[in-house]
Amino acid sequence: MINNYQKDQLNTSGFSHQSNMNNVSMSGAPSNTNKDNCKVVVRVRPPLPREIEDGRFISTIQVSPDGKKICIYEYYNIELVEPEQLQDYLNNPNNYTMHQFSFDNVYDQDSTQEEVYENTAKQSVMNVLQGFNATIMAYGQTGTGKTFTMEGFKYNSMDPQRGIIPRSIEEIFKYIENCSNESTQFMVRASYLQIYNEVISDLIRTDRNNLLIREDKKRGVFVDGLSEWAVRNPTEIFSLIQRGAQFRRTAATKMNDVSSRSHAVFIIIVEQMTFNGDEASQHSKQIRVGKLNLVDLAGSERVRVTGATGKRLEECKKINQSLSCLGNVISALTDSKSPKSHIPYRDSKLTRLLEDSLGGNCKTTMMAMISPALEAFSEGLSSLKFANRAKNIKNQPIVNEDVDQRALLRKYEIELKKLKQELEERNKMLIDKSRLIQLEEDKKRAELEKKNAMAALEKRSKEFFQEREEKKRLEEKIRSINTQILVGGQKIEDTPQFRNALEEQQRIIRCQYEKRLQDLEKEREQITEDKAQVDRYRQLLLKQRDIMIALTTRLNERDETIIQLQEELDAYDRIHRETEESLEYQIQRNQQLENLLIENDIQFPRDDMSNFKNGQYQNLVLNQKKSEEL
Ligand SMILES: Nc1ncnc2c1ncn2[C@@H]1O[C@H](COP(=O)(O)OP(=O)(O)OP(=O)(O)O)[C@@H](O)[C@H]1O
Repeated sequence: MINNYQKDQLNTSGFSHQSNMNNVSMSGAPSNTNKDNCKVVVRVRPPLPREIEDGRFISTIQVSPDGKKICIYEYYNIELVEPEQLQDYLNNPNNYTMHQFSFDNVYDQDSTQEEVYENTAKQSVMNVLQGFNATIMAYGQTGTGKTFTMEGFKYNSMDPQRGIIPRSIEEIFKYIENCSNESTQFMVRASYLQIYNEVISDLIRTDRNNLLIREDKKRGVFVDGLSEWAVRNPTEIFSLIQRGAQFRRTAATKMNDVSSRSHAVFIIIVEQMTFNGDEASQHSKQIRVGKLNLVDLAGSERVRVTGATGKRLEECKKINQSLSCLGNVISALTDSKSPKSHIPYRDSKLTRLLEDSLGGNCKTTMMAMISPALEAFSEGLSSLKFANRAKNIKNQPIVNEDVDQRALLRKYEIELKKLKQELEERNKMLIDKSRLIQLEEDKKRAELEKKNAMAALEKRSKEFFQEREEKKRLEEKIRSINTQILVGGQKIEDTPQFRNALEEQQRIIRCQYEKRLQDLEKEREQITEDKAQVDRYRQLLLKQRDIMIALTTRLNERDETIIQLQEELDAYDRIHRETEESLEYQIQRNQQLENLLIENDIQFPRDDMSNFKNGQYQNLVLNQKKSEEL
């Protein structure tokens, strides 16, 4: 019988196999109930040049034409078959067992990055834009294409090989750009971390190492101290990824030239705030916060195959250990007999970090990567079994509405309002200050004017006295001349003409003199009035200056109070952090105690373990020792 899936058969070297349905081991279809919340897909990578170069490549994988089923062939003793008998061997159904699995999608070796994104990852991105948490996780043996699928080669929007991460970012910003609702605001933040040898590090702020995972009722599980970067366009976010990728642990191994030695998680948080009508009211704003975790796990390895030694061996052990913890969590979650309270999330940093994605508030997509090569059969089968189990994970995703007002967008809005108010106040003060300077200048000008007026008055008075003296001198001179002139035998001063002329002359001079006096008096009054005005003005300025000084003092006092409050807040944060660390330590210690009790076969009430104090434990151990001695 010709294999059902012959169309998709991976047959690079010309060897092919026929299927015998009697040999098929079947695994169930994905459960419909949980369909949208937990999706599982498989991607088969094409054979690599090193796998086909000797011309003996044999594929163990077949994908059904509808892209929903995958078969993996288990050949018996194929390594003993001579090359010339290989085709006959493959055609004989008695030589193999076919393991068949079905998933939400199975991508064969010809699938493109675009197909994988459009049919699988895009939905997660859309969920995030609706306010859900979503995780896309690439799992599989080393060198099966996890990094290729998640990242691709370049972050260039024209490169068809770009993977899920760049495409998701482009999708998010495209959505924001096309959002026609003008009353919706967005904020996009990104973080990038790695777990290497069970140590969590920030891949962007590389000075932040050994970060702790914390949990809080409102935020769920989060990495304390992980930097978050507000980004405004894909270019900004790509430069963050490129920066982080430089610091990700990679190494050349026998199986992969650039093998990721750490689990990497790229996190994108999208907050959107929509105003409904009345902009002033907080209640009229709807805030949604979606979080996308893009997880590129380190690949599992068989030390025997990869030949790892030294540092690589240590890394390999840690990678395998954390992946086995992931397997345990999935087993516990999908085992109907296992109680939900005993899911071993805390056994590794990876499972603790992904707690929400595994059975919590998240829409999760698990992508299992498979190599078609014969040498990778057992890892391929175990990845498919792992993926098959993951189909039964039950998540409970909810739209994250910002009911407790934690969203950064809302915080920024409030902060912005406060800053605007403060700016206004400061502006007002600046205006007051410039008014003060203006007043000072006015005062100076008034004082100068007063000084000028006084000088003018003095000058006028001097002129007045000089003129009076001059007039006296002139009268005296006239009199002396008159005494010497005689008219018709009479002294001229005794003639009536002279007297008339003299009187007329005296009248004119008197008039001029009186007018001059009046003018001077007016000028004097004006100057006195100006002086009084300047004095009043000066008093007013002094008062205003005092008010400004008092205001500045109050402002300085307020600044000091703010600094003091900030210090108190910092101290409170420090204490809070220390308390949480000590709690974490206590929990670990309790766990150790519990293990010790189990090892010593001591019965204890499990629910009380959290209350189990050091003293009580030591008493128990002492009692145990005593009873052993007896
Ligand atoms: N679908 C694919 N098409 C073309 N090449 C691929 C595909 N998948 C993987 N490759 C190639 O296979 C090699 C290994 O891929 P990749 O580094 O992504 O594997 P990995 O699973 O991330 O490995 P590790 O766990 O060691 O980091 C790379 O050279 C990659 O380009």
